[in-house]
Amino acid sequence: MGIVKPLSISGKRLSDEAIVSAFEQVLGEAGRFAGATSPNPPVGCALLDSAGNILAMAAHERAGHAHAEAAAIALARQRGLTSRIHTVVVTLEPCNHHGRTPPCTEAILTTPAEFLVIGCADPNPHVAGGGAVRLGEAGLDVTYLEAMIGEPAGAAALACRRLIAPFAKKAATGLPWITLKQALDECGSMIPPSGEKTFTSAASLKLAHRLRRRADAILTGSGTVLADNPSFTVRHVSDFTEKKRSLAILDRRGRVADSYLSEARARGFEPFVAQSFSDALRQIGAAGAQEVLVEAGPLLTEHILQSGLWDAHVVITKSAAANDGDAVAVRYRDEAFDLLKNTAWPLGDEE
Ligand SMILES: NC(=O)C1=CN([C@@H]2O[C@H](COP(=O)(O)OP(=O)(O)OC[C@H]3O[C@@H](n4cnc5c(N)ncnc54)[C@H](OP(=O)(O)O)[C@@H]3O)[C@@H](O)[C@H]2O)C=CC1
Ligand SMILES: Nc1c(N[C@@H]2O[C@H](COP(=O)(O)O)[C@@H](O)[C@H]2O)[nH]c(=O)[nH]c1=O
Ligand SMILES: [Zn+2]
Repeated sequence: MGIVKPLSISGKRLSDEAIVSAFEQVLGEAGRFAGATSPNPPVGCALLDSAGNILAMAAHERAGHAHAEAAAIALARQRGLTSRIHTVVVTLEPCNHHGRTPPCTEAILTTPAEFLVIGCADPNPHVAGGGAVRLGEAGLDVTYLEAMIGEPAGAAALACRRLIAPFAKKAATGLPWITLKQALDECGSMIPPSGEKTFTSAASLKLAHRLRRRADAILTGSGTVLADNPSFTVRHVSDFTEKKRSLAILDRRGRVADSYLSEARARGFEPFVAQSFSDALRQIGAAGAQEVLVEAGPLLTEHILQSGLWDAHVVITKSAAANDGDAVAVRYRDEAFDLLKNTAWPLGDEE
């Protein structure tokens, strides 16, 4: 990816600290909508003045709604601050094509912005490179965050890539991002006490439901359905309105009753039975999903871990001491993302 030489810049670049701090805020804003924007990626944008103050900040909230750049520019306009826009900070390269909305490159060119800092290039093969080159040719000073020196800029660049990892995987392979969640008791068992479906703490259940919220599909096995009659709904945190998820059930022996499927439909799911994990993934991907949450019992969980076809593995272990919190461990297939596990677990912490 090239950095394009600006034609005529009159102002001075902001400090790296101001840029990274804007990225940290904008990543938080965009992360709130991870799971709501499918089939689009979550994106955040901030508009800064020449002193590094954020004039306006916005995220892409849903496919068909304004892109982050257009939304931030509209906000600055509403506040009467457009003339002070000096630097545009955006987690993903601005689009340069007419999709459901007009190109963000053109919206940026209606502002006096002289500098653009991009969190990561657009992995969509149809638009890659287009937005950065267009804005560079139009005279903006265009920088990629990963070209900036220093650990904080590197961490922010990685967080921008992590934010769109499900979108990038889907664009590259047609398959959704797979998060495998596993709850273990004090003895390392996944099996709940008799009469119960879950055994982890209230905080861990919130985490589990945040994982559900961002997923476009839930995948489970017949053993879990028969044992638990699970609802798989988002209840411990608020859900995105109008979001409909697929529910894939691996059930080669056909043990799951039709009544479970119709009850799942009544809860808002699009349920289906699959014969293999790869068939289920293909069907989920074809339905447009970017992210799948696996909530299965030990048999299927082990099969998926062995297959290597997972992207993030979340293990929640119940504490032996009554008042201690559960331990949460997250590992990624892409080891680079592991660096983020304690700093930017991209779930948002809102209820
Ligand atoms: N602690 C936790 O995080 C969770 C715990 N659980 C608990 O797990 C228990 C159920 O365990 P389990 O029976 O293992 O449940 P699973 O959800 O793993 O379902 C297993 C069934 O999935 C089907 N399946 C289809 N393809 C595969 C494959 N490639 N590999 C393995 N299975 C496949 C099999 O049925 P078939 O041969 O007919 O295809 C198999 O019997 C319950 O007690 C439940 O409460 C459940 C979910 C999460
Ligand atoms: N046992 C266990 C989990 N198990 C998963 O949650 C399902 C029940 O979901 P629901 O019917 O919506 O409450 C259950 O069938 C299994 O898939 N999850 C957790 O966060 N912690 C836990 O301790
Ligand atoms: Zn755009």
